[in-house]
Amino acid sequence: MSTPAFPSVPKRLGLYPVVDSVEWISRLLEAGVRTLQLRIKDKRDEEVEADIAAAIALGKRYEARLFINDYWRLAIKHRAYGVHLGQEDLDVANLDAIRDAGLRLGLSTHDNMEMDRALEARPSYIALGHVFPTRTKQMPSAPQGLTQLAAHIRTLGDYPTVAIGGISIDRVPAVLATGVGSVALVSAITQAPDWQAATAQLLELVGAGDE
Ligand SMILES: Cc1ncc(COP(=O)(O)OP(=O)(O)O)c(N)n1
Ligand SMILES: Cc1ncsc1CCOP(=O)(O)O
Ligand SMILES: [Mg+2]
Repeated sequence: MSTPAFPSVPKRLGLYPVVDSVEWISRLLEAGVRTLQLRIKDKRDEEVEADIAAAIALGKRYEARLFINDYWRLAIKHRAYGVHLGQEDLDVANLDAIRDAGLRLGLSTHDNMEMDRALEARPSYIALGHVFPTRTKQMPSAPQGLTQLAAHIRTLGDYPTVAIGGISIDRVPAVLATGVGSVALVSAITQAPDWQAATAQLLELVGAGDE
């Protein structure tokens, strides 16, 4: 029998900030963001559970698409909209449990091989990165660049896609020109001199995603 698919998401998830606190989640929801991710790294479940639960509750209040990075058990427990996982997580996470609980799944990919592996899981979206050099996360591979990104988007056809890595406001138009459905970013918002102005500009450029 073939692998069942994860629940679908809109093809265009729009602007997709990835942030590390409930405070950021709250600010961005209030600013009109409708797709976002809580990405807290390397803590024990007990240390992050309260924040994850609070972020999920906020996401529901705003009817937003909140993905929880890494902590898939807590995401299931608190009924998140979705989970984002990396390739290494595929070896250990219980994808059946995530799917059976009705959560959406986003998977990271960096090349053709990882895309093939990710597609086997039939996730809700495929993330492609890193597009440009980034200071936010140490990457073992080279940036894929716009040409490679565009080729991957073409291969994926109608699959919902997300681009991530080193995407500044100036680079957004070129990233969107590849046909990608969503632009994920960290520092372009969290390190901006004026995050509200940056978020407003990004929402104008990328949109908040389809319903
Ligand atoms: C939208 C999106 N794309 C890629 C990533 C990276 O996820 P992962 O490979 O699991 O690495 P960490 O974020 O856990 O360091 C992401 N978080 N979001
Ligand atoms: C989490 C993650 N995964 C691939 S690149 C990246 C960091 C993106 O951060 P920035 O938008 O600041 O380059
Ligand atoms: Mg991860």
